[in-house]
Amino acid sequence: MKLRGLYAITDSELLAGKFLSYVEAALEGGVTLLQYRDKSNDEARRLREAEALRDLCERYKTQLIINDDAELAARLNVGVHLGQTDGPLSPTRALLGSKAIIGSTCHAQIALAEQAAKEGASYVAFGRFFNSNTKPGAPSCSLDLLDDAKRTLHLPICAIGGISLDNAAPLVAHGVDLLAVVHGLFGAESTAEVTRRARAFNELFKS
Ligand SMILES: Cc1ncc(COP(=O)(O)OP(=O)(O)O)c(N)n1
Ligand SMILES: Cc1ncsc1CCOP(=O)(O)O
Ligand SMILES: [Mg+2]
Repeated sequence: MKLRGLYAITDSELLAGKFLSYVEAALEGGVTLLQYRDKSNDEARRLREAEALRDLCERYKTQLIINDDAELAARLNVGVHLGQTDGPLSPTRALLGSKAIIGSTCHAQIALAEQAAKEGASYVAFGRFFNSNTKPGAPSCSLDLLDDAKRTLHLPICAIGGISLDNAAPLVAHGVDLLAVVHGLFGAESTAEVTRRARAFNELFKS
């Protein structure tokens, strides 16, 4: 499966009261990967929501990725995204199997991406590229790094952090395969606008 296009990421606060309707609206517009990102410790709710997303993703033929939690990913038989402090990659690859999608946060460091590639990552994520409402403190990353990354790495490259329809085109022009977006997608006023934005993000990959 080609990892290219929109990578929608959920946010529990932003999506409170409209979680599934907004996610479905995004899937309607086209989503390559959907990440369930919930930083709470409410295990029961996390399981319930992740299961609901898995069912929705199956209907739309979208791949579900769980943020941080390889155990939950294994339980649901879906992919996982791991940051630098979320546990080691190689044992996670062994746990989830060779076909699972495993992503790795590499901030602004090619060396971290090379290491992740060696340990079996399916894609590497760089960012944040712009100011982020969701994670303002994430280390910043410049467009120049993408040119180095394209030269050096042979894995799909994901960009994250403050991405919107107004600033995403240069990222794609610099070779980004996946645009990971929270606020620029789910910050919309209506489900119709979420679908429109998802479609517009996908259009960026067609030119
Ligand atoms: C696609 C993607 N890229 C980066 C991150 C950030 O992961 P991490 O550094 O572990 O931070 P948290 O998201 O866990 O706060 C991500 N989740 N997804
Ligand atoms: C999880 C994460 N990691 C780096 S920036 C970020 C947040 C992305 O959210 P937004 O698209 O709203 O900036
Ligand atoms: Mg994490």
